Amino acid sequence: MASELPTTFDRPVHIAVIGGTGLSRIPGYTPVAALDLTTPWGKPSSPILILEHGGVPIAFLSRHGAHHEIAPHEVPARANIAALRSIGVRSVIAFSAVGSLREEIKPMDFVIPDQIIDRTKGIRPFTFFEGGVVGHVGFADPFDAKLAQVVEKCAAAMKGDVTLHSEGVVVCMEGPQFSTRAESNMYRSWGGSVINMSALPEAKLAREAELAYQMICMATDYDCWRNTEGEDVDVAMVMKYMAANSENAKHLVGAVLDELAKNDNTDLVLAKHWEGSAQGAVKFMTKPEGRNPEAMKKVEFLFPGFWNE
Ligand SMILES: CSC[C@H]1O[C@H](OP(=O)(O)O)[C@H](O)[C@@H]1O
Ligand SMILES: Nc1ncnc2[nH]cnc12
Repeated sequence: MASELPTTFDRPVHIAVIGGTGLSRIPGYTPVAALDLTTPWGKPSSPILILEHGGVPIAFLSRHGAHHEIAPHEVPARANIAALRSIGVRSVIAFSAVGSLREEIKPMDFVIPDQIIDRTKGIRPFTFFEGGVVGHVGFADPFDAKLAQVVEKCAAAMKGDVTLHSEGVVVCMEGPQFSTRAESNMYRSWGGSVINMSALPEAKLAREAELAYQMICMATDYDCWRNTEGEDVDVAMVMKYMAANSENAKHLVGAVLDELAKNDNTDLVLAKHWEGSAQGAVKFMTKPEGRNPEAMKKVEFLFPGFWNE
């Protein structure tokens, strides 16, 4: 379908939804354009679809590709975030299918995480600032508390016996294999609430790109810590719960987009509270004589006019 759509869109798009496993589209939304973009970090996972929600354009990007052909460690996260920023996106709602590490987080429940434990192995490119331009952004709170508040306010939009948990620690593992039972128990002892393979480096790159970024996790399994016959996570289990849950994802995202469209939230959507944070982190680190022009050009793609100000 993407190939029959216009490949340009003439208005800035400030809000993006990133869809993950089992959510390569949002049910009920018809794309009006499909943008095939290239960035200095390559092409994004899939064409960026533009959807309309109540007259507001929304970008939708399928993290694992249109047909789930990209493994978690292969997701071109830098291209994804840079491409979204280049079309005007400043706020990102990112969905993720997760394993639950807590009894009270039942499959089908949603979690708005506020912390991450990094268990990736350093094999994924994880920064925009390298190769002759150094930057260190703050990451103490890896998600956006203001966006999280908006999502929490929309809990009532969900149907059925599901809970929206308003906080949680997401353990981001490397994968693509699932965890061992010993690892699963260790993550529980560390205070992990849920586990996925996708929160990083996406959240780090969003912070470097000065975007407001909030992940919404949808529990699909209890990983393997419960040690119950037939209950260890597998792909069929994840897909079954995701199919059952995609309607709720649609209800929740619809309510969140309604809320973000309100005038009161204009500054939040434009991520004014993150504006300039990377500038401070980059500009004063590498002295002009040490900066690599190629690396500077890449930063310029993210932040046009960066070096002139
Ligand atoms: C198919 S289970 C593992 C897979 O599911 C999650 O994907 P996403 O976060 O994109 O929804 C998890 O992170 C793994 O990539
Ligand atoms: N148990 C699990 N571990 C890692 N990623 C997941 N995504 C969904 N369930 C998962």
